[in-house]
Amino acid sequence: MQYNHILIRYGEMALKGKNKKHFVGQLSHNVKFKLKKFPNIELTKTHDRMYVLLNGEEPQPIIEVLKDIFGIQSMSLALKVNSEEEAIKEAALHTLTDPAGVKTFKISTRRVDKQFPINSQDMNRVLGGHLLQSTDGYTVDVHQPDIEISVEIRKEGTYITSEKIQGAGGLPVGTAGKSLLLLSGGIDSPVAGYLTMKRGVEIEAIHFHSPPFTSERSKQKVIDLAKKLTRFGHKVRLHVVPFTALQQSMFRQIPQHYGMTIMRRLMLQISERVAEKEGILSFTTGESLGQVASQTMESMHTINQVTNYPIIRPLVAMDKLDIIDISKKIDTYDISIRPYEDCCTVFVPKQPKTKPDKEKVSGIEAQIDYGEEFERTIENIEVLEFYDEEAEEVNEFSDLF
Ligand SMILES: Nc1ncnc2c1ncn2[C@@H]1O[C@H](COP(=O)(O)OP(=O)(O)OP(=O)(O)O)[C@@H](O)[C@H]1O
Repeated sequence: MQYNHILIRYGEMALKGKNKKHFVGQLSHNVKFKLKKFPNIELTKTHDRMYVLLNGEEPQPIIEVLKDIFGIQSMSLALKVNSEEEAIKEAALHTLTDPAGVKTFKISTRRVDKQFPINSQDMNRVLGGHLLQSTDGYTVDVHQPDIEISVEIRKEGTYITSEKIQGAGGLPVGTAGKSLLLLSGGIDSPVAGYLTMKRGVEIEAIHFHSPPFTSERSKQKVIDLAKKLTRFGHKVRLHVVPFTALQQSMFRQIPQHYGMTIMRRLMLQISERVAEKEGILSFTTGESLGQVASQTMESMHTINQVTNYPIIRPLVAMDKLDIIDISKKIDTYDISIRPYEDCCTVFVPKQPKTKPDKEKVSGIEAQIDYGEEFERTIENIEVLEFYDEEAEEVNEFSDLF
């Protein structure tokens, strides 16, 4: 007997009342997209489970892909047999004798099909007795078993599973709108993007690039980070803003120590224009309280003032070491530590204001004349689009503006 299915459990989305149909639909869409490279499989869904019929495909590579899909709480290899007592007994025996090092077991039956003649409790006893009779050296332990054999009796068949494999948790990407991720080349913003996606949010990214002060390699770093994030979502579009001329114009016209604050405000103003055009309703940043001058409470307050868009800051209360752990787990750390400069660091003054006064900042900004540079910058935003790691890449200049 061989495992012929992977059973997928939804977890927290199961609680989402009326929206559930929408959540399950989106999850099924995301699973289908990610499993496209396994042509033989078939996918079916119910309100609380999804089943991948393997049709001869190796299960392990499929499980590895499923582990990255938000909305999946756990999964298990499953045997599907006819809902008949003898067939279920045989399959349960198979799951017990398969893994090494197992001495104790527990059977948990869930009789979804109430037409099935034996109730869940009795079925636990029937199956437990059968396994004890047919094997040597196993005992039942209902409190701390080495293996829990789950039996789900449904009309269309019975699924027997043993080991539970942990899924990514969270909510399916695409169920909670879209956010524009301010993506630098650093460690934090890709992690912020990942955590936002985990709450079901689709991500587009925006990066401010200042050639020749920031190199092609620093842009490549951001492209590589955006591509990494496609692992957790359908696709990621990256808006690359040619920021140099606008930054230079700004720095010529303001007191240096306000540069960091006003530059950040400018970044949000440009981001807002992109968000408006793309129908995006929020921003996400990798800011965390107190890490650097721009991230004091006063600074955040003053920078925030230029936009009414909500700013999602998933890292705001996290420790750096925890952020680094996540960046290693999602495979962005090695890219983020490549030693290339960011537009914010090449232009930033040595002693930025850590408590910028918002009235003063607005006053200085009112005096700046960018000429046509602001609109020109927006017109020249480059849009790159990435689908998963190995999928196609479209590279074009934005015709949105
Ligand atoms: N060049 C850039 N393009 C787009 N967003 C940026 C850029 N530089 C900074 N940001 C945004 O501002 C946030 C704060 O940046 P800052 O450099 O102050 O802090 P950080 O903790 O080093 O962040 P990171 O590790 O993400 O670079 C970043 O997390 C990112 O969201």
